[in-house]
Amino acid sequence: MTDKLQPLREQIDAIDAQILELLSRRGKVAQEVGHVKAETNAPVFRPEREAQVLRKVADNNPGPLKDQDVQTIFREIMSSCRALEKRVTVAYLGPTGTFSEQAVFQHFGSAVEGLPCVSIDEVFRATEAGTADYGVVPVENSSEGAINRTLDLLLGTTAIIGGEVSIPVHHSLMTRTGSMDGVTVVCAHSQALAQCQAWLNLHHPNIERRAVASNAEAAVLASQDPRIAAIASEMAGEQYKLGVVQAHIQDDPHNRTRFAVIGRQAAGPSGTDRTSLVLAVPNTAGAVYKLLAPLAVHGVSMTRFESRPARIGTWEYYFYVDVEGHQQDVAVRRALDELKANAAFFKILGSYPVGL
Ligand SMILES: O=C(O)C(=O)C[C@]1(C(=O)O)C=C[C@@H](O)C=C1
Repeated sequence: MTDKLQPLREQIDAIDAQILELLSRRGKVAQEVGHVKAETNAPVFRPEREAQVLRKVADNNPGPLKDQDVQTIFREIMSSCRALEKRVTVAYLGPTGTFSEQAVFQHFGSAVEGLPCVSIDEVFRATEAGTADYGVVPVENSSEGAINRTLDLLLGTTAIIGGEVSIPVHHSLMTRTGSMDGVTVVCAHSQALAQCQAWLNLHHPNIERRAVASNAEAAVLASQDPRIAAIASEMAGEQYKLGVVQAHIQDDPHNRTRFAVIGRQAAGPSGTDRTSLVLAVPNTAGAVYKLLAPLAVHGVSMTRFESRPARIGTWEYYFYVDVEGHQQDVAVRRALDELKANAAFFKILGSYPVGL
């Protein structure tokens, strides 16, 4: 076997040397880009450029590596090159080990500074104030729907949505010992408890369910008390040294959460973009229908429509609308101008590359 392996490994060594040489050259060019940007105080992170690079990599991928895998590699390459220009700080709903943290790495790669925050409100504050360059906040879950706190905060924030990232959300039931002996309480974030309710009803109908601030906090509690089980990601379980009682207990095996990336700079057009906005109309018959008509007129597709009761003031509902395209695209621009003219409230939350 060694006889056959040896020449193949020599080939791999020679290829690795070339990869390393190319990575080094790429890093040096990124440093030059960094100097050019520094002269004009331009932002280091360019989501539209990164999205284009990742799409091109998938389009040109000759195989045998999977598109998704080469994209992961290139995301890391860009993350490291970006860090040579500046290591960006990204706020997220902590503590470490949450799905929000996973979303941060999925979007920015691992060469970033994570800033765990105690609440979604805090993520917005850190981003607005500049304590963090960007924030990652959950927007919707495929089983449970909208994350209302995020929608409410988007209404009043000065931050702009500059990206989206969607990750699979798999929950595991975990304890210190890996067994349910002596366990009296299951702790998790309320969303996670809701996403696992059918499974819990079937397997542990009599154990108390307690909502806590995050799944990672549940993991911390379980690591300190053998009577507590946590529902959290296996990543959080590993971090807090928990044993898995049962993996993948979420009721929907395809459960996903979509996050928005917020920041202080707008993303430019990448070619495949989405625009998020919030609207309100006076409460009259057919008002919503009339309001949205310009989208159809200009051939702009709506990909999401969500309503939230207005908690203060004159209007009954705010409508959170996502449309295909960038606000700089002519058709989108025209449709939005007409929407704005007819709306009692109108705010563009941001245009950004469609997530991979
Ligand atoms: O093209 C740029 O503006 C770069 O800074 C280079 C680069 C890259 O490594 O490809 C790095 C960071 C940006 O977010 C986009 C791309």
